[in-house]
Amino acid sequence: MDSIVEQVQKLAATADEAGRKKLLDSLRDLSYAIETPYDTLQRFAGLHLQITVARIGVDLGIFDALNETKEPLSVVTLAEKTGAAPELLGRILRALASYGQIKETSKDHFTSNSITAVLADRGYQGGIHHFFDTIGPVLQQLPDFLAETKYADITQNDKTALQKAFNTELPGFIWFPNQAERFRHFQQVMTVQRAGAVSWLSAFPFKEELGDFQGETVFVDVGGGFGHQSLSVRGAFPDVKGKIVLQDLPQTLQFVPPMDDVEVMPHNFFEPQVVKDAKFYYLRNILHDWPDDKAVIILKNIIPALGPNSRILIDDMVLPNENVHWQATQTDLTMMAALGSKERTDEQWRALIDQAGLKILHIYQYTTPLNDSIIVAVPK
Ligand SMILES: C[S@@+](CC[C@H](N)C(=O)[O-])C[C@H]1O[C@@H](n2cnc3c(N)ncnc32)[C@H](O)[C@@H]1O
Repeated sequence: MDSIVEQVQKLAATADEAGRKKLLDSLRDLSYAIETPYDTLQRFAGLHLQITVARIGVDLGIFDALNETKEPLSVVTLAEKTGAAPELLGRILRALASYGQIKETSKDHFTSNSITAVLADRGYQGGIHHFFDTIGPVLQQLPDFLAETKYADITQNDKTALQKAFNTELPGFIWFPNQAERFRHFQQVMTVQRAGAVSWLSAFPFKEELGDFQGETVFVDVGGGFGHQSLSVRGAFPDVKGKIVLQDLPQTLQFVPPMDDVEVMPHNFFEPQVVKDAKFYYLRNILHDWPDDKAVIILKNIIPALGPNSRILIDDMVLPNENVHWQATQTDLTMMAALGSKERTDEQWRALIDQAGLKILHIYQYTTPLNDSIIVAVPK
C-alpha cells in the first residue's frame, strides 16, 4: 500500500493541472468503487457536516491557531485560546481530524496539515462562510423550488431558489450587496478563485494584443471585485503605460484595500460605460452571474465606449459539449439555483455575443479540464 501511495504522490508532483485533476478523479472513482452501500450512505450523510465543522473551526480560530504554531496543541490549550468548553471542543477537534481538516497526533493533541493551512487563509475562510451561509440555504431549497415550478427552466434572476431561501423578492445580485457580512465573505473567496491555477495572462498575449496602443486607459476591470486581476496585470506589466481602472459597486469597493497604480471607480455595469476608448474591457466571472437578457445589457453598455482598437475580454468557462468536469457542473448549478444564470457552452457564448451586437475574434483557453477562457470580442 505504501508503495502505491508513493507512486501516486510522485505522479501528482510531476503532473500538469489537467493530469493532476485526472488523477484526483480516478482516485475518487476508485474510492467509490470499493465502498459498501452503507459507506456510500455515510459519505452522503457527512456532506453537510464536513462544512459545518469547518465553519465552526473558522469561527473558533482553530485552523489559525494550529497553523501558527505548527506544534501539536492540546484540547486544554485550544479550549483556553478559543473559550470553548473542553469537552465540546474535543468532540469538534476529533471530528475535524476524522475529516482530514486537522491531524490528531496523540490522545487529545492536534496539529495542522495541508488542509489546515488552506482553512487558515482569509480567502478560503471567506469561502467556507460563503458556501455554508449563503449557498447552503439556497441549495437546500432547490429540490422543493424545482418541484413547485414543475421543473421548468430557470431563466429569471428574481425567480430562483435564493428568493425562497432568504424570503426576498430581489434578484440575487441586488439582494446580496446589501448583506454586508455575506458579501464580504463572497468577495474574500473571489480573491482565491482559481488561485494556484494557470493565470489567464499565460495564454492571452497581452503585449501582442496591446500593440502600440497610446490611449489613456489600458485596462478596465469591469465588476473587478477586490481588484486582484487589476493588480496582477499591473504586476505582470509594470512597464505598460496607461491607467488601470477597477470598477465595481460601492458596496464592494468599500472593502478594497488601497492600491498603488490602480484607479478605483464606482460603476454600475447596467449603466453606460464611462471610461472611453480603453484598450481592454475585462469581465471576469461577470457574465456567468447573469441570465442571457441581463448579460446582453451588460455587454451593450460597453459598446458605445469602445474605440477602434478596443477589445472586450470575457474571462469565463467555455464548457465543452460533453464530459463537463464536476467542478464546472457544480458552479453551473449553483449559478442556476442562486442567480438564474449559467456556465455557457461554446455555442451558447456565440449566440449571446451575437445577440449583443458583437463578434468573437479569438478564444484563448487557459485551463483544462475547466476550460477557463478569454473570449475576445469586438462590435460586428
Ligand atoms: C463573481 S464576482 C467577480 C469579481 C471579479 N471580477 C473576480 O473575478 O474576482 C462579480 C462581481 O460583480 C460585481 N457586481 C455585481 N453587480 C454589479 C453591478 N450592477 N455593477 C458593477 N459590479 C457589479 C460584484 O460586486 C462582484 O464583485
